[in-house]
Amino acid sequence: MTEPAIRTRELRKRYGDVQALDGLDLTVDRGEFFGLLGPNGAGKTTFINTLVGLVQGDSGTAEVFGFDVEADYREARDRIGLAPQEFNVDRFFPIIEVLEHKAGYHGIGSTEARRRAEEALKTVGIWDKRDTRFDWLSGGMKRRFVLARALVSDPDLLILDEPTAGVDVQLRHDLWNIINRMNDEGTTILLTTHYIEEAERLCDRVAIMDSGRKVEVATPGDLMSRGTDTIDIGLADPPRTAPRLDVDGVTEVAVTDDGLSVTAAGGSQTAPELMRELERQGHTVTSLDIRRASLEEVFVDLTRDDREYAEVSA
Ligand SMILES: Nc1ncnc2c1ncn2[C@@H]1O[C@H](COP(=O)(O)OP(=O)(O)OP(=O)(O)O)[C@@H](O)[C@H]1O
Repeated sequence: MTEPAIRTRELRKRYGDVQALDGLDLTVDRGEFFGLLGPNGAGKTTFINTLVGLVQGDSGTAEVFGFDVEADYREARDRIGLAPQEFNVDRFFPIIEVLEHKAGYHGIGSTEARRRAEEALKTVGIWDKRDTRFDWLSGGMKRRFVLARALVSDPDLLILDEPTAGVDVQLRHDLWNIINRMNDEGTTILLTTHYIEEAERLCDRVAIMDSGRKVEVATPGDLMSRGTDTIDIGLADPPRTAPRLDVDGVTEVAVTDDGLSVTAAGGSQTAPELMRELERQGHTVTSLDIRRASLEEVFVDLTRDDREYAEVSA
């Protein structure tokens, strides 16, 4: 089978006045670590809920490894492990039993379910809490448990809806390591996050969503190269007014205490030409520092227009 892990076509979902999904076309390849970014209300959770059958789209199609999420619900659902944003865990049983039930729900026999439950708890580092009820776990352990529950069915597609929201730095790194290991072993990952750094570090590609639509899909590096970089240039004898710099990509030149601050698209390509131009004009360059656009800046740029429109029209 060569179908992608996820493929949606023209997926739409409306809640009253809100078009939560507005013709979403998205393909996630097998084995990818794919990030889904978007401001609050962009439709990320609605999209995920459509994939796992919690929400029925109004029109369009969604497939998981070639299985239609509605017509082939069972086949599609059994391939997905979901760690949702909200905890919806059975609170009355020891957590190891909750995992065994979950494996059983996916058609796994009791001996194998026990083995999987043990393995999942060890993987996320809460084996010693196996006989504890969910309510008695700390906030961080709850996050670990929700990941264990997603892993217990040994999914081909792991969906993580803001897995590190509100956790401390140590746990965030632990969770990243676990997820990365799953991905190295071949599991496709779909991750939503508001921590742009998380997407930058982990994801092969990211989709930026806004108002139920895909705004962009690219590698984090590609997206960052579309932003404007800042080049701080030290000059031996800083000028009082900004010189005219006729160099491709330069959008702004400002005078600083030590020299100039130049804003340019593709800073690292622009810098050599910029230095030549300054030296041609008689300046001596003493230092040069390029600050690349962050994914966060590009994200804000790509989603800002709609925000402003939404605010004006609200
Ligand atoms: N069950 C529902 N009933 C009514 N409106 C809903 C429902 N679920 C989602 N919405 C609306 O659909 C839109 C998309 O919501 P969704 O939760 O998918 O966004 P999101 O991108 O996951 O946001 P966040 O980053 O805040 O989690 C929002 O305007 C939301 O209020």
